[in-house]
Amino acid sequence: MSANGTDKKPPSPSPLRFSKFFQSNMRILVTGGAGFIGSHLVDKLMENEKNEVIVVDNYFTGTKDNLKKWIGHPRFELIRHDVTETLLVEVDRIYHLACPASPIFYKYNPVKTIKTNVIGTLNMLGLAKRVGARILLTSTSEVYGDPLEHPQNESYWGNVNPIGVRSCYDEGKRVAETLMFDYHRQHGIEIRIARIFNTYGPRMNIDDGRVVSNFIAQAIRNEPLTVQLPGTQTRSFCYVSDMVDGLIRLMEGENTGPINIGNPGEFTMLELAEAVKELINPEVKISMVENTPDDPRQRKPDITKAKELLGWEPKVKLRDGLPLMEEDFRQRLGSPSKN
Ligand SMILES: NC(=O)c1ccc[n+]([C@@H]2O[C@H](COP(=O)([O-])OP(=O)(O)OC[C@H]3O[C@@H](n4cnc5c(N)ncnc54)[C@H](O)[C@@H]3O)[C@@H](O)[C@H]2O)c1
Ligand SMILES: O=c1ccn([C@@H]2O[C@H](COP(=O)(O)OP(=O)(O)O[C@H]3OC[C@@H](O)[C@H](O)[C@H]3O)[C@@H](O)[C@H]2O)c(=O)[nH]1
Repeated sequence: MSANGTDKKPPSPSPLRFSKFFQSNMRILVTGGAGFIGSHLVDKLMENEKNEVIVVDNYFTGTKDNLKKWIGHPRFELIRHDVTETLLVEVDRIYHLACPASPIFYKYNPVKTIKTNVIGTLNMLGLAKRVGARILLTSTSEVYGDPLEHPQNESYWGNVNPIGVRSCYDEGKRVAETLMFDYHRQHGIEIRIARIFNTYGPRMNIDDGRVVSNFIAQAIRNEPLTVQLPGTQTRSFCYVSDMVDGLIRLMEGENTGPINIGNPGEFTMLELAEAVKELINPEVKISMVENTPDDPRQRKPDITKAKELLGWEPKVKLRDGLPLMEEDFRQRLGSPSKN
């Protein structure tokens, strides 16, 4: 009788492990990898020849176009899959990004947004447990809701409306964080939680609805920049290359988080509109429009933890990042470059 109480021998590792063909590559799953941040993360991970990357995405807000340079690459696989269904793949790392991020998309089918955050995260944690992978969740500054502390540090518990139109996303992410810590405490899963603050850059959906992509598309089309009232609400915008750098440092570091990853440079929406006007189209008009319910009035990360624990801080200032996004938007909008 064997130690596990049966006559059966425990399963032995695949013979490939001991063969001369074995490669000690890191196999990395990126859920939501066809989206904005996910596809930039994939680009960075693929630069390392020791990495194999598997993307799963249901293409709700992402597109294969974002990954076209990797399709057919021997270290890359793309799977159409919805994370609310179970998934079996042998991986060492899981970057769990799958979730619509723009308010217009996450409010479009709120029940599905909750399922993605709760069932999707449960499924990815189940996978991490089964294969012994380390898992990183891309949580959000929205867990702080309409914050009463400013700037927000990770010990702040937030001010979130549990029954509002944004709750499917912000409460969904809060439950996802809870699940991460419960799997960590109960099953010893290695977890990492990033609280991402507003991120912008090339490949954002043109009609994404988020403020930076809206203003840049409007400026290029010479349509009024729609500043939602009162215009004095603030956000802090992080360029996507800085974000990807922070996520990889968090994954490969020793701290579970949660850790804020964002750029502390804080702007009112009117200031953002003025910057886009100046940098992209000085002729464009600014128009004040109605806001949506529960819009947070202020948001700015305290990034002390990221600096100390990850040695990370953002490098790209807003005024340098906006022009980096313009050319990509001009190409996709078929609007000739200024140069
Ligand atoms: N961009 C930001 O400012 C920001 C801020 C905070 C947190 N985040 C988080 O970062 C992650 C990526 O955000 P993004 O800006 O790249 O958004 P995005 O919408 O461009 O990407 C999300 C991706 O997830 C996919 N997806 C959605 N639901 C899915 C499901 N059920 N199954 C499989 N795939 C699914 C989408 O098709 C898309 O490719 C999200 O988890 C988001 O909550 C983003
Ligand atoms: O056209 C617009 C769009 C938005 N806005 C304003 O710009 C601010 C930012 O709005 P966005 O829709 O870009 O993003 P929000 O900050 O509300 O939410 C974001 O927060 C962090 C992430 O989790 C998500 O990417 C997203 O939910 C809001 O105050 C909004 O009222 C405008 O003034 N004009």
